[in-house]
Amino acid sequence: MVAVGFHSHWLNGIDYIGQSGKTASKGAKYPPEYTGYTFPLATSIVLSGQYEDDLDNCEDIVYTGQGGNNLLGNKRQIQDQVMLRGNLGLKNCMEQCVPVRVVRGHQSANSYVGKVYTYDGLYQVVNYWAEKGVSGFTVFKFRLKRLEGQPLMTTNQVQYTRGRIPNSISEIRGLVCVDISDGQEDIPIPATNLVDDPPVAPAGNCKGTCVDPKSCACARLNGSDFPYVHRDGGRLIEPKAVVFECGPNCGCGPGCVNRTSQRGLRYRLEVFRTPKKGWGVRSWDYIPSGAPVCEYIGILKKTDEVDTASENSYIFDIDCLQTMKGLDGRERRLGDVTLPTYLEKDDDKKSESVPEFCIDAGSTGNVARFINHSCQPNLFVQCILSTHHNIKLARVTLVAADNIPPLKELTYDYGYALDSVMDPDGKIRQMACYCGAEDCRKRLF
Ligand SMILES: C[S@@+](CC[C@H](N)C(=O)[O-])C[C@H]1O[C@@H](n2cnc3c(N)ncnc32)[C@H](O)[C@@H]1O
Repeated sequence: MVAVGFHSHWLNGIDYIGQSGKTASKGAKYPPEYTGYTFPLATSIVLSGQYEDDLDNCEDIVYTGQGGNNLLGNKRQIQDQVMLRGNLGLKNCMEQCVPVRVVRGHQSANSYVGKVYTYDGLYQVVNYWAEKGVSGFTVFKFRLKRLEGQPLMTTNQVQYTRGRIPNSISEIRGLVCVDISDGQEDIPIPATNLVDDPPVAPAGNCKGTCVDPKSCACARLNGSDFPYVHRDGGRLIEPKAVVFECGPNCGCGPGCVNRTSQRGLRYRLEVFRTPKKGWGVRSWDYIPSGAPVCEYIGILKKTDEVDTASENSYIFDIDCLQTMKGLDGRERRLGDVTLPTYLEKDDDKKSESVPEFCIDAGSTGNVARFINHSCQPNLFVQCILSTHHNIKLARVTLVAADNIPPLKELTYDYGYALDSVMDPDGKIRQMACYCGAEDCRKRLF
């Protein structure tokens, strides 16, 4: 600032012109525009946090006059200030309505002096007074107000133009993403954000663990929020038409909240024999509402290729699309989910009315295959997309619909419409329900 003539003192925060008590008169050494002004006149002040009593609210400043501090940089006053030089200059500016330039110092690790300075416009001194400062010495206070009609201040967040290209990733300031192409381009494309607080990454694949739904493309598909809360190891906030979780194309790790259903079993489950329903499943642990209990695992098959002649009671139809659209008597799930565009097309009504794929846990499966039906279930079926966005091939996870005490049988609603199951010869099959619920409809199908 000294070099460019913006502020001609190395140490003083107030720059001023003219000698004390002098008034410029025509023909004197002052330029004609100063005629009639009493000197000194302050020309600029630098706010650098040097004084312990400074207050700065950007548009309004309470600035401590100069003098009386120990110049050691520790901001301590050691004697009274006097109304001379810069202090008098500010007072004269107030009395003669002369605006003052304001320069602010900002801490900056990137500057070799540890600070950068910005010019923040013209301010008017509107008031001044003397008071005892924090250290007990008299200090002058000057209240300055930023003049109207000037460009908005942009230096709350100082932005730097660097004269050289960073040598390495670690030198890039405000780095929010090392490579937005996620390795798909030969040359990585880093993203930086020095504006937002906290800084967000551009939309795209997720990095680290997703903490901000705005910067997680998968969370945005869920209606711009994570479907889970962290509590109890991750709980689904509410049943959704479909949950979009982070997957293999995201850069986030297994700890990401938006991978809650992918963490495997968390409760000690037991397969136990029931009196009338064959095997059933219960938990030794308390399961909180919204906790994913287990995924329905088996062999993925086309529904029309399943052998209906064989008695296979471990087929799970992937009917997420039907549930989402409320087709075939299925109760439609609410939720502001962004449907993949192909689901909006209405040209494939037939394939929409019957689930195209199913999970066959008859020969290969996990504990989910032993979970029985109930007309008053304590689990619900949640469709989840993570590795792709084909709803017809969604993963199926069973989630706690309620707080489930230990040793209570785990059940979900199989969702059969009555008289919907037929033998290969077209005869309607029926199965009695022994769920024992108060409002049991007495038939599974
Ligand atoms: C997916 S399996 C469940 C595990 C089965 N209980 C077992 O022993 O392997 C579905 C079969 O369990 C039986 N089941 C499930 N829920 C039932 C219920 N509420 N009432 C009667 N039987 C039921 C039926 O035989 C049904 O076909």
